Amino acid sequence: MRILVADEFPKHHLDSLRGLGLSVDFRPGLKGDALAEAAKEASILVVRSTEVSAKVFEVATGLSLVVRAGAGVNTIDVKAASARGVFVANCPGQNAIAVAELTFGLMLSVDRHIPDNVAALRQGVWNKKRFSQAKGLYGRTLGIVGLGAIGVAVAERAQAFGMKVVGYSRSFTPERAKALGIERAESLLALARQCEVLTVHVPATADTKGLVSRQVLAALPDGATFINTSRADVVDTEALLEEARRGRLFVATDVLPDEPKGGEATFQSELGKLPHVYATHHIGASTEQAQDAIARETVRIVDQFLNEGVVPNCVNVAERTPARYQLIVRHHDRVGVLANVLDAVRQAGINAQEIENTIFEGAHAACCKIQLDSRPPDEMLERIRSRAEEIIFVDLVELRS
Ligand SMILES: NC(=O)c1ccc[n+]([C@@H]2O[C@H](COP(=O)([O-])OP(=O)(O)OC[C@H]3O[C@@H](n4cnc5c(N)ncnc54)[C@H](O)[C@@H]3O)[C@@H](O)[C@H]2O)c1
Ligand SMILES: O=C(O)CC[C@@H](O)C(=O)O
Repeated sequence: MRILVADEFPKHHLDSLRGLGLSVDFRPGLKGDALAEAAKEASILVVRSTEVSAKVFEVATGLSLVVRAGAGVNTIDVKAASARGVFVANCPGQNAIAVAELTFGLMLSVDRHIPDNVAALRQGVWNKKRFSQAKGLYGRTLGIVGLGAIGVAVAERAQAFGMKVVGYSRSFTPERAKALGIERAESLLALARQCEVLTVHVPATADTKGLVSRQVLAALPDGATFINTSRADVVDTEALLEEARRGRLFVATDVLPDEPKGGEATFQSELGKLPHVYATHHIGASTEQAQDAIARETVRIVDQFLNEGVVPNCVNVAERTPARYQLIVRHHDRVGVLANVLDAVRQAGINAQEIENTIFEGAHAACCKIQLDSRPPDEMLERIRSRAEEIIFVDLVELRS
């Protein structure tokens, strides 16, 4: 079986993939049509930020699994993968510490103007007067949007810095806030109004597009810092550009609109050039530690897929199928028994959704659970029961809606 690794990946973990018996096609930098073409030969595809478009799923019909060697899956056309029955998995949490560390690097850089400080000295300028204007982080209020793996890692570090931490996140309960030792804001606007630094850690989804809106940015106090290490899309980019141009806010961002997907490119960023903006090259996950953890998780996913038939961290399996009923058939473990059961289901004109067949010790008997999208007629159940030499017991349960 062939695996295509289309981005940088630590060498010794490529060896681990080979150790699983895979033929490894390591081609970092593949993009667009070339990626689709190369994927035709592969059963498994591993990518970092490389875009996996619908075209890849259209032409690479042998593809069974795409692993996003990272957290955000917005670079993969997950809908197209689902339409073709291709599993998509990611590596959640594995690069959270690296992103939290960069968030603090950016926060300290803004407070102490470290990049400008360094640049001035490189140009032969000594300006202790200008660069002595810092507020310090201790006792300041940090607002965190999105309390998942990264948001929590940022909160822990902020507490060590003696900051007051307030969070806003989906399904963020008072109990969870208490357990984390932070305050909970009722709304994003309420959060923005009270914080001197606002940092965002949500995924790019239809729900989060423009979540940090013009109104939210306007609610930040004058001189506040806004940090984005998640995705450019989660912020109203026009409003952010306007605020940064006016110099009312200081912006630190690791993600930029239309940023290049690969390693090296010519790229002009309007936002990145402004004096009140420190922008980095989407390097949040780029530490050896994080890449090692991500690669290890990728190998684990591939291993489980190959050897146990399960896909850890799968992001595109239906949470709920249209199934309304479950047919339970305990049967003798013999050739053709399941085919006969499924034939009865087919004759009843019913669509089988998920099927699970469990074999009992000794391999004499098995229990098959078949989820059905509508209630089968009694005759169908009778038809299955009537094969007494094959069937032990048949039952039908209605699934909770
Ligand atoms: N800069 C980088 O290199 C880098 C690296 C890793 C991750 N990221 C980005 O950071 C994102 C977050 O990563 P994570 O590992 O913390 O993910 P996560 O899934 O652990 O956490 C995301 C959090 O956002 C919350 N959330 C989702 N939708 C929301 C909404 N509409 N309103 C409020 N809260 C919402 C979720 O409840 C969850 O708590 C990733 O999806 C990715 O886009 C960037
Ligand atoms: O792989 C990278 O460099 C970026 C990954 C990051 O954006 C993620 O979502 O995990």
